[in-house]
Amino acid sequence: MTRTVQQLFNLQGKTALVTGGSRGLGLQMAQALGEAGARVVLTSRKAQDLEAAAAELQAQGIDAQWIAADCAKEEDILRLVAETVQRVGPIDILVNNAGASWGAPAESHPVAAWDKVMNLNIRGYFLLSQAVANAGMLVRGGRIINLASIAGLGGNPIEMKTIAYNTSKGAVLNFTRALAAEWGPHNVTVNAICPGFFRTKMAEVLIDTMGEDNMASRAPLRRLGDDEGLKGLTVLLASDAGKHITGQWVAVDGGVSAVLG
Ligand SMILES: NC(=O)c1ccc[n+]([C@@H]2O[C@H](COP(=O)([O-])OP(=O)(O)OC[C@H]3O[C@@H](n4cnc5c(N)ncnc54)[C@H](O)[C@@H]3O)[C@@H](O)[C@H]2O)c1
Ligand SMILES: O=C(O)[C@H](O)[C@@H](O)[C@H](O)[C@H](O)CO
Repeated sequence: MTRTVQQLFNLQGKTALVTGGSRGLGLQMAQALGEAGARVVLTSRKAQDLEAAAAELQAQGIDAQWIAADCAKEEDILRLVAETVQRVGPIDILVNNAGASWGAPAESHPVAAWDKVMNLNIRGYFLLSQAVANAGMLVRGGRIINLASIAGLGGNPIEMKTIAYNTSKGAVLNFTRALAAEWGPHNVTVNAICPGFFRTKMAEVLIDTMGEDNMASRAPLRRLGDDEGLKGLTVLLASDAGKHITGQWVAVDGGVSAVLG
């Protein structure tokens, strides 16, 4: 008997680790995974923010825990993964989401800021994926979802100078394909989500500089992303409903990346 759609999307019994899960898109995705039945572990640097975010999910009946870690630091990543496995068991779903941006013209972009962005946005995704693979995912199978961006498909609007950010997000896209190729035989799927413009702490500078109506008008759907926008795709890619999808990039951007201007 084939499973029903409801069964395929069900994440009961699965454990998801969501980096940058204390707010913004990470929290939205953690909520979606939790609503589909997964146990979620949130991580970011600040314990206080994590505690509040986990409490918000717990109030909804979601099994949510948190562990503070800096996803730019290898020792923190190794501790985070070991502690997650020890506390809640093997990790079935990894959402690589913690990210940062920096605004400066390419010709004067500080190298320290370049390193900071690249360390978190791509080196961190690599180290986390590696740690989770070595903690059992290559044996049990699993799901990796990488937060890229439409900013990985081209430059940002020319008023916004974010060369390291755009470079890091481009790297996330091919990292996704290459890892999907390597780990497919282990029944691990690896996919990337390319969000468009969502009003979060990170994107508010861009949205306020460019003007919210202006940003919305760039999208064929004439709106920014909202706090439901990533939920469906996240659960699809994390569940058996998406078991045959790997190495793919999906833009959730109201159509921004479908038009040239
Ligand atoms: N908001 C958008 O419009 C948009 C668009 C495209 C892509 N994205 C991507 O989505 C992801 C989430 O961004 P967001 O918009 O929710 O931003 P946000 O600033 O609201 O959230 C970023 C999260 O990452 C965490 N974080 C930052 N540095 C960290 C570190 N060193 N270690 C651990 N955690 C750290 C923060 O605490 C927070 O939880 C990022 O990868 C971002 O590039 C966002
Ligand atoms: O589309 C995105 O990925 C985001 O909106 C980013 O572009 C950031 O908000 C920008 O880098 C601000 O510094």
